[in-house]
Amino acid sequence: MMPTVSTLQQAMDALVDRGYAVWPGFLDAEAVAGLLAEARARREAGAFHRAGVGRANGLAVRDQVRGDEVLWLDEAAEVAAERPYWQALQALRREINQTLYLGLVEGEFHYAHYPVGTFYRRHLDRFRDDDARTVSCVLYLNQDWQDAEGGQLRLYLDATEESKFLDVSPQAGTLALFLSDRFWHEVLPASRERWSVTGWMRRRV
Ligand SMILES: O=C(O)CCC(=O)C(=O)O
Ligand SMILES: [Fe+2]
Repeated sequence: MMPTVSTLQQAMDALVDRGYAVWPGFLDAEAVAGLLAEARARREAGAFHRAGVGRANGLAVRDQVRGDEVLWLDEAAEVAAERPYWQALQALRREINQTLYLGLVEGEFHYAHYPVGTFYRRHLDRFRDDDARTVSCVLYLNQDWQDAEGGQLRLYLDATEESKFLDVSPQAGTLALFLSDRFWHEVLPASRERWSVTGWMRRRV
């Protein structure tokens, strides 16, 4: 059984105890459907671009590493469909700051679309030249996802032991939350397109 949480307090306890939390129902079905429709419309309008690997000068598109397409969110744009997401995230950040004293001041968030068969190889969400990313949070937008469709987030629970991992199903409304500098993870290929909003809460450095 996957250990899951259902309240903000439980999520904080899990984050303190284990460094990660899986929260089904973080966002309700209507809000998730709104985000998915928004993401689809913007992708159809050509606003998504292939995600790169690395940063700035080192940025490159590498199919063997990751195959997703992304669109960065702009909180200031006040898109109606994104409002419930921002509200839930703000409450989460406030609580994390009060509980873990991480001093999270800002964030960066993008929609992600994984076409059928694409993946994101095992990695850590920290760049060599930027250690501000502190908490990774991925919200999934896929209705009725079946395990057999693949596409799990594989979270490695021990950096030195590859056999110890937790597979998170990218189910609509589920939020996966983990400390960015501690957990290696990967996205497994899926037989169905896979949608999400991925974010990083950042601390001041
Ligand atoms: O979509 C996921 O489950 C994880 C995505 C991810 O690891 C990333 O974008 O850095
Ligand atoms: Fe990641």
